[in-house]
Amino acid sequence: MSFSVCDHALLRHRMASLRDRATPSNAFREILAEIGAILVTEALRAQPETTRPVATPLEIMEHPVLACPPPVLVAVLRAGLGLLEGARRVLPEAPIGHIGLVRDETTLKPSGYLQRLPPGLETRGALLLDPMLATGGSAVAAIDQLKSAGCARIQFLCVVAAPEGVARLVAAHPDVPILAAALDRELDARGYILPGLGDAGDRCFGTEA
Ligand SMILES: O=P(O)(O)OC[C@H]1O[C@H](OP(=O)(O)OP(=O)(O)O)[C@H](O)[C@@H]1O
Ligand SMILES: O=c1cc[nH]c(=O)[nH]1
Ligand SMILES: [Mg+2]
Repeated sequence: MSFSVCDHALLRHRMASLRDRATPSNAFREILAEIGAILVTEALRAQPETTRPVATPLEIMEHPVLACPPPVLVAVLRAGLGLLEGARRVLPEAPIGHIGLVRDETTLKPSGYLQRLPPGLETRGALLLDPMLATGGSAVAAIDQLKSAGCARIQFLCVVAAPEGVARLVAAHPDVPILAAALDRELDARGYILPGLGDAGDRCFGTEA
């Protein structure tokens, strides 16, 4: 199994503001984007490299560059759009896909309402973006969809993970590495992560009651 928490002081600093109930929606979106940029940067740390000649103003050198086209960025709607904003800033050349899922608040089961995936998933692989890994039902469903579309190399990037969600995702898709900004304590009776940050989609788009 591969579950890791991104070890970065700036990330932990940003997480304090993201979790804070007093942080308004516009600031929440901006911080989520910054965290998306940090997580994608970390996820690509060990990408295969090659070299190409680069002419500086003084001489020609062989410079390291990425050996393969970047992975597809796939956002799980809605809250994944917040991470996507920052992911696009650090990987502007990556194609983008969307998977729409919403969790039934009573059964906690996800249902799908949209899938738009670009070509190239088979060769590029995907970084799947969703801030919350709670019961794990949504992540498992999104990865099922990506695999059905022919995508074999997937990394799941989230902001807050619950132990229950990590266990479920690892059991269902042991080949998918999970990178989180934080591992929290547990789920409450309504399936919310504790201490968590509340409903990421609602906080992102100002739809909380
Ligand atoms: O691990 P799970 O128990 O499946 O819960 C996690 C899901 O819940 C949230 O989405 P939500 O269903 O609230 O949709 P939203 O982003 O539109 O608010 C979150 O962004 C995940 O997709
Ligand atoms: O704590 C949680 C759990 C699921 N989805 C969220 O947005 N937050
Ligand atoms: Mg929500």
